[in-house]
Amino acid sequence: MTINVQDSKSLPLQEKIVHNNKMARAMELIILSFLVSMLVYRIISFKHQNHNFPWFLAFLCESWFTFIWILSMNIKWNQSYTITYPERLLERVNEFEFPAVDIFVTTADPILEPCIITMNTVLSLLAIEYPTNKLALYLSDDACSPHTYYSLVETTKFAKLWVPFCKKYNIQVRAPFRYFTSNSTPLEDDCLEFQHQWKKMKNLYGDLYKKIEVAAQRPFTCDDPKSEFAVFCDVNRSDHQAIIKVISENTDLPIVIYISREKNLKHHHQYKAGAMNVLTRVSGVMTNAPLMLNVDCDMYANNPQVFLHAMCILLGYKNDQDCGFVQIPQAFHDGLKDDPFGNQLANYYYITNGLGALQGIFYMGSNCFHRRKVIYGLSPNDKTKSGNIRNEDLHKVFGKSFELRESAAEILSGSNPKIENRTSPSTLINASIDVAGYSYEYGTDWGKKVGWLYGSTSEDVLTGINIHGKGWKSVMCSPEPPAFLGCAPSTFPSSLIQQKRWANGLTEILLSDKNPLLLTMKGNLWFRQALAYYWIFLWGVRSIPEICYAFLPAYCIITGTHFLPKLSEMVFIIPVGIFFIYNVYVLWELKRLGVSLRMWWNLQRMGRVIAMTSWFYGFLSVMLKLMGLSKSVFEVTQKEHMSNDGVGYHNDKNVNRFTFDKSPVFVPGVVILLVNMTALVNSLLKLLKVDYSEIWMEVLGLELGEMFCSIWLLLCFWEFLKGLFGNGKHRIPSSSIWKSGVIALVLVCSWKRSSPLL
Ligand SMILES: O=c1ccn([C@@H]2O[C@H](COP(=O)(O)OP(=O)(O)O[C@H]3O[C@H](CO)[C@@H](O)[C@H](O)[C@H]3O)[C@@H](O)[C@H]2O)c(=O)[nH]1
Ligand SMILES: [Mn+2]
Repeated sequence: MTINVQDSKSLPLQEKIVHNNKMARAMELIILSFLVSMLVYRIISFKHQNHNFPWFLAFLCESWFTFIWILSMNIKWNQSYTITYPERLLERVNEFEFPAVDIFVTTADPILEPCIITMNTVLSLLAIEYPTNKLALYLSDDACSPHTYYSLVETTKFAKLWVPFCKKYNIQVRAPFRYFTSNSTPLEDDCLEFQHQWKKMKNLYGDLYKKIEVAAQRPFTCDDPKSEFAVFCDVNRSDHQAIIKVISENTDLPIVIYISREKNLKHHHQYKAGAMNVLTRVSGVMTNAPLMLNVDCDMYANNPQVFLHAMCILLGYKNDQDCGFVQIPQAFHDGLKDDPFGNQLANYYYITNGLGALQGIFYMGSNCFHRRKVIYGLSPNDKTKSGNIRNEDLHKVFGKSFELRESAAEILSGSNPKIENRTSPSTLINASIDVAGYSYEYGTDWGKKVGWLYGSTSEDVLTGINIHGKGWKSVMCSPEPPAFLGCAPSTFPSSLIQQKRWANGLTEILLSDKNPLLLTMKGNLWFRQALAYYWIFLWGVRSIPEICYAFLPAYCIITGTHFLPKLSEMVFIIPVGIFFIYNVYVLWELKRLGVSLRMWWNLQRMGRVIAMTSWFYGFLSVMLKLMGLSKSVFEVTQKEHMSNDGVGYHNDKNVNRFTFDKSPVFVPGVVILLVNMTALVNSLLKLLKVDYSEIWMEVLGLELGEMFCSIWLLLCFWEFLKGLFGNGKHRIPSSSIWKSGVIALVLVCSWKRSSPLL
């Protein structure tokens, strides 16, 4: 598929820029040396400690933190990113040479993911700058909802006007709900024709919005057995036949296809990964583009040039090996100010640029261009597949469908299918329904070796590591303006649920056969990339030392022991140094991204809260699964609701405030809070008892370091403290408070009884 565009005289289509990273490295090394000194000190002084339990536990936790620090240094050590030149691409490559792209959008629930959001995603993609005849958009609906289908039909009608409008006036934001916000009214000096068209489009979008809203509020009725909606009559969303409908073909629009895969109660549908595999197969049968882009329903294309940018990378390397997939980062629109819930991922900037200098960015589940041959399991050095591929082999890997095997053979042999010779999708409905069946994958490699891999609720990272394991590299492409915008979970509970799902999925991969070290030894995963994968796979496990460490200060205060050196000892400088330099380092990192002080604080405290609540539950649920006590589920997060006119979102003044629900995920947070509060009360009482004639000696002998840690934790869990006394949804449910209270009481009492001082 590679087109020879790298003419020796011509300028490159993409360039890798390397950052100078000396200052950050110096700070990281200083922190590392402090961490190591602390460990050495703990070893040397272990004999002299009367209370060796907290001392030993602290040593274990700090060894772990040092290990994690080394993992993160490994990722960030070199920093680089790739820039792209779409103008050069347009000069050099003819439109008809551009490869075809199949676009996949997934949605799973019209209530949690309101149709109008999904439809804006669809519209922004249909209006992308790229030869229309090379594009096909497939919407996978896991809810099998007639409303979604209806919305897609209406949206396609609207798109027939919307797309030419965007292209004619070179509109920048092509998701109408963002375009028609109040501050985008045409200027007086815009030409009259444009002003007129603008008003017309705005009204038409308003109509579309109303139709979708009204339909969503009315229950679906099965009056007319002949209507195109009749197939949705009495369907059970978890048990129904496959529904595939070609909504548009042979027009100025990309092909638009609706898919609801077959489901059966006895068969595990594998959540998003299952949906992606059906999309891959159906598109293989229908259009078989060599490239595939997948976008979650809560993202939209914000930069109409994004396909051209991606092509600079996909066509710009001499070897396909240098780019197995192109990941476009996700940015967030209308992100809450200062990121109160710590879910806008600003702090991952240096991680992603660090990966850019290794084997490449992780696959992050959305906004990613994949080569179909890579998803079909090809390795970079698999030249042998060209020529004759044995039919039995194809059968074993891809399943029984003749059409799919034919199309897969075409992809694997590297021949670039001609779109002029393509059969029209509507004649291939039966073949497609066949590959969308729940039993199609039995006895094939789908989900095991080809397609999106099963076995983790973070199917994206799992699929990505498998690709890197074969030796492919990946590239992150971040054009300006940001190419894809989405919404981060907008409430505290939903962002904890998202983190829990990630930690759960990442721990699952850690225990699977896609273990990074194995892939380095047996496959082609780079060693440093493997370490980078450990950094992310250990999220769930990290909750354990975090929680132990958070209990240590309280334990010491309550039992009158120490885990930190006393203020009177010189070595006290080490923990103080770590605390101080680390915080300065993070603040400095974030400042360079233009982040406010307030946001630094939010990120740092949410870092602790997420690790001790969501990650802990993610880890716990994998352990329960191992014992056969539970199953992993993919909990879809609630997407925001649109305001009344379908433009922008509801403006709730209280969005920044923390809310709570009955989920057990809050319990560890409350326990940590209560235990530390008890400890602080304890130490206040001690302070009152100090003999003030010998004040300094006494105070210095107290657990000042431990007290400071306790206060710091109290500040990190401040929102939980407010949640104890809040009202309505701002209050932690009494049942959770009671449970946490009992756990905290049991802990404190048992510590008191075991106290060495009694
Ligand atoms: O059974 C399912 C469940 C989910 N989805 C879709 O998966 C996408 C992601 O779901 P969402 O609730 O938005 O989860 P996020 O936490 O926002 O998703 C992130 O994390 C997921 C892995 O946990 C990745 O798959 C996503 O791409 C990544 O954006 C959405 O389009 C859903 O419609 C399905 O199609 N079928
Ligand atoms: Mn999402």
